[in-house]
Amino acid sequence: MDIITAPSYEAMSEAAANQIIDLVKLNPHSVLGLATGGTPTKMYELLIKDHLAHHTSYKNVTSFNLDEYAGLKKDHPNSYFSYMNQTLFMHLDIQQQHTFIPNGIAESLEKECARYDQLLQDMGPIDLQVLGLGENGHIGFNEPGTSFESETHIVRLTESTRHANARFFGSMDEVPTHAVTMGIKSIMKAKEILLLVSGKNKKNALERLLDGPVSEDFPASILKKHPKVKIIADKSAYSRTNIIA
Ligand SMILES: N[C@@H]1[C@@H](O)[C@H](O)[C@@H](COP(=O)(O)O)O[C@@H]1O
Repeated sequence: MDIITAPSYEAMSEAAANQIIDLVKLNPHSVLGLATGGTPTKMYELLIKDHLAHHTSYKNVTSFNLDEYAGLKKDHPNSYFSYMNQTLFMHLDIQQQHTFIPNGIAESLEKECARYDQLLQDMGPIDLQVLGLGENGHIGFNEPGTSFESETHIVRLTESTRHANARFFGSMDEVPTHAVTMGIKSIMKAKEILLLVSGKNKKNALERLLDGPVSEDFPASILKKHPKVKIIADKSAYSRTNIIA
């Protein structure tokens, strides 16, 4: 794993956006794995800015999102479907039929998981997977204890994850209890992984990732086994090195 520290959230986002832009320019048919949450929002803003200024095109790009809440309609303001459309897709020339997000309101979530795995198999592998880091080490919605062999599956969210995400909802009661997420095995199939870590509340998780053992108790630790992982952390999340992005 390579780790780069950026002096600020903005600099971290810029380094991440540049990596995506370079990849898409090099291979206009790239398959991107995308994350939601607070961490990548600035990176998405910078992709839009670049698209408007320099016309980087996404019309042949395919994207797969990591996860979706179970039970939220697509047009619910807190669904990851809404997040992705508003934060990124509607501002780019990406084709909607090339953007994939698990359907959290499928009649059978089990069948939805199988469908998503099939799509990943048919259109993958993902060239670059962007990840955020949960305070408890989750990646996607793979909570502690998830098998490293997992593919897309339904998860019961931990109270700590629901609590961390409650800031996007009116109250804790509104935060869904379950989600559909790409599994650890699916994430590890990506050719390259970019993990973004921002803010002091991620400091402990990042230290545990770097110093701790590879264990299903801490899902992100599996990234140590991936051949091509870059971590970009801002200064508040990590201050050990002074390599600047
Ligand atoms: N399911 C999402 C993840 O995909 C995200 O990477 C992580 C960190 O979120 P944030 O960036 O808001 O801290 O937790 C959320 O629960």
